[in-house]
Amino acid sequence: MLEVKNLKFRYNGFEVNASLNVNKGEILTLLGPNGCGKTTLLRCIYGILNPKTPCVYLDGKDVHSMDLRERAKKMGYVPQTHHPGFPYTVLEFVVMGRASQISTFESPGSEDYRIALEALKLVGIENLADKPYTQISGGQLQLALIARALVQNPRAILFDEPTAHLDFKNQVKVLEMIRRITAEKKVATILTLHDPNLAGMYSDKIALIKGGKIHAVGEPEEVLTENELSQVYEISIKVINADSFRFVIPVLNELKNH
Ligand SMILES: Nc1ncnc2c1ncn2[C@@H]1O[C@H](COP(=O)(O)OP(=O)(O)OP(=O)(O)O)[C@@H](O)[C@H]1O
Repeated sequence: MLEVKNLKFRYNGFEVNASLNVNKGEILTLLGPNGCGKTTLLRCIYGILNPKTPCVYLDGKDVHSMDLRERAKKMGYVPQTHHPGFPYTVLEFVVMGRASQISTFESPGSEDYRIALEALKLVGIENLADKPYTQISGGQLQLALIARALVQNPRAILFDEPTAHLDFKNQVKVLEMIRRITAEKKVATILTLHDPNLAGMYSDKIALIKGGKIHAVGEPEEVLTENELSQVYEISIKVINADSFRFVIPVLNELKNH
């Protein structure tokens, strides 16, 4: 289990304050308006940003006290943006995710390349394996980043807006894939999303965030209510139940007056 206990982090004038937990095989989604602190929270959990006191535990072990190698073995992080530098091939880029699994002086071997190719197949871009990763689209890069996190074989993965840059079909494809990996590999998954409908479809739990704090947390049907969503997004919102889906839609008349 991944536990966040009383995490506190402060930028000038902005504070994140959160307690959360996610079990293995479960997806927890952080949902909330621009600037509410989702990325800051993910970065604090992974340790790119450092809260002052221990507050993130994986299977009871303080994540921030692990050395980089141990943390990379246990936890994957898929950032929102990545700026390619050297023109490695897509396959080489994904193989780099194996670094934590091989010894410092070793080069990746044929087994590492096999695992990387497998991950590329899983995300559906094996046809790009030999292409420089500086020459692929934003959406394809997103898929390569996900493949790179998968080859680490981590116990927990944090995805920052995994659907950014993706077309409608690929948004669903990637979320289906994340759901499958989470369930099959028993990973504790935290992701951030902007679309409450996708969050409702793919999350076991949702944390609604407002102003750096958890406004509500629970199963999608507990959290995706007109009342909670209207408070967090500060517009009127309608939730329509149809079959087993909940459709979250903004009330248009009110938007026209903004
Ligand atoms: N490096 C930084 N230095 C100071 N303040 C920052 C920094 N990065 C982010 N912030 C501030 O922290 C707050 C939270 O930002 P964060 O990026 O975590 O929000 P978010 O919910 O991920 O937003 P979005 O949905 O737009 O990606 C914002 O008010 C932002 O201006």
